[in-house]
Amino acid sequence: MKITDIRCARIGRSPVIRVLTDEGIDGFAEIEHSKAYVAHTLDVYRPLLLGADPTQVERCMLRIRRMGASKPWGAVVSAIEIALWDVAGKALGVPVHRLLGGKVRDRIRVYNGGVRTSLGAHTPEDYAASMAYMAAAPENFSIIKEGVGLHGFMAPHTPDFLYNDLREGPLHPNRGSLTPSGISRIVDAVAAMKDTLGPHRRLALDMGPGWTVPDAIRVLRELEQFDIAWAEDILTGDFVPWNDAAGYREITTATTVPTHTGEQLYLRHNFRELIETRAVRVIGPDPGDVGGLAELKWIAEFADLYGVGIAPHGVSNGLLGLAALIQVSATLPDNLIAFEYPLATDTWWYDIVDGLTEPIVTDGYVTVGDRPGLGVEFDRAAASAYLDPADAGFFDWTTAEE
Ligand SMILES: O=C([O-])C(=O)C[C@H](O)[C@@H](O)C(=O)[O-]
Repeated sequence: MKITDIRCARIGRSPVIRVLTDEGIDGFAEIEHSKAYVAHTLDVYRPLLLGADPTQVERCMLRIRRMGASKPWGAVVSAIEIALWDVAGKALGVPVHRLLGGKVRDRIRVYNGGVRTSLGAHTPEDYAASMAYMAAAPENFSIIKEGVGLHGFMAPHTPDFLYNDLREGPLHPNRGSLTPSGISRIVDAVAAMKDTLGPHRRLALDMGPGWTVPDAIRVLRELEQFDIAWAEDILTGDFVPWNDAAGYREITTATTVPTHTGEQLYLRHNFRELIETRAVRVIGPDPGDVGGLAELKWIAEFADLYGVGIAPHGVSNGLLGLAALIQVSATLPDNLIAFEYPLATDTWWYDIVDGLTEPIVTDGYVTVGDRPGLGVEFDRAAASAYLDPADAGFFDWTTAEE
């Protein structure tokens, strides 16, 4: 089998990669809707893969893996890897989890990062109301994540939050030392959320990036009473293209609140110090940014050797991203906690993708299916209606070779 073309199209807001082959089999993967601009880099990778055998996934990746980088510049390489697994699974008539070593679980716990409502003025009461909304969601999530501190918009809604003046956008623009009023707002919001959630659901906190180590230690010690699932991306994370392993380790050893990072990291090499020094208790690679499914699995196995947990990121990965997370998470070792449940960008996405269960989440778990490839297929006629007009021929079979 040979790759005859690799294309990218916008379906609604989400960029979708399609790998075409000479045997009438194609594979798909989705890129975070919030970074659609990276799709323009596809031309860097495409010529390197034309003519290659897509079922030899690693051999293909050896040609392009070196040309990715920290979030968001690993996204196209990662999406190509995922689409290659989709082709390989369909060609062999097996689900991708079989190719990654086989599933070790039939259902996977997911955590909520995407089912949300407005936080209004970001008062503790608003955080509590938002938590009540998420806890009432039909998915019945057992772990719910909320942004506090320098993640999201708590800072601009709280007078005198940082000693520095606040900067505006793009996402997560601020860093520096917290004032006493900033610290109180965080602790009060967490107390209000935990009060609403009760003892049986756990609260995970997305907190940064941008904190100082002493502030993190002080605040996490105050939060120990609330049984926090993890404190994420405190120092670095999101779109910060490096990782402060030594800083995380100082925090990790000073508190019982589990620390968590890694969604922005590309490749196993960038997890090495974090894992070998046990700098965080939990890592959160995103298959759509880390280099794909095999890369994530390798990192999970390595983390397991060191007693480090894994809770993969994925909130903006869309339904194909959800399918990819199910395939890889089915095969991960027992250090898996849960993966972040991706929602479709627009509700019509649920009508153009076949193969997901209905409902998708039951009692906080998704089910691992056995359909070939990623286990999902486009209803191509229905999906074509949502193609960007510039990408009208996306589902056609004309190829680069013709
Ligand atoms: O952990 C998360 O869900 C996030 O940090 C959400 C953010 O929107 C993140 O995906 C980002 O900044 O791209």
